[in-house]
Amino acid sequence: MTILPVSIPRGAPVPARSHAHDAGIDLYAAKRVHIEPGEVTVVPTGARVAIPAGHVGIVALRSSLAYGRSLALANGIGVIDAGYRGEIRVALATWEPTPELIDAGERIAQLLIVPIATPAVELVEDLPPSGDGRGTDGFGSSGR
Ligand SMILES: O=c1ccn([C@H]2C[C@H](O)[C@@H](COP(=O)(O)OP(=O)(O)OP(=O)(O)O)O2)c(=O)[nH]1
Repeated sequence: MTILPVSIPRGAPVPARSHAHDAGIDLYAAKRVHIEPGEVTVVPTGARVAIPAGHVGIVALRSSLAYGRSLALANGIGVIDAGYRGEIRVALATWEPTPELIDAGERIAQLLIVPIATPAVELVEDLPPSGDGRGTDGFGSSGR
């Protein structure tokens, strides 16, 4: 089993899976914040982690904040490098014209721990054929 060492301020909620089957580890807002329209608000979580080598942390929004709360991650996803030991912060924005309140201790995002390939980059003249029929077509080329 992969172990994720976590450090949090005393008394803060411990990042954990909501359910045993959940892929994501819940991240909590460390303070109450207003997400103002037209701005990116960086929300501290208080959590610091040591992601195992060969893995990356992906910060994803809880879908309930997008659906019903009109919030989005300003950076689409957050990438937490294995070597990063600072606090995980969550960049939030709203597309509604009114501010959205995030309470201290609220679950705002989830951290996925994902194994990654770290290939060296090599410059080539031609790419090897894909062999699976996909080729260069995209953007809906296979129909709906
Ligand atoms: O949503 C995020 C994204 C990143 N980070 C932290 C962890 C990550 O390892 C570090 C750097 O992130 P990234 O590589 O995305 O930032 P950058 O804009 O490329 O800056 P840097 O020059 O620091 O790499 O910031 C967060 O706390 N939350």
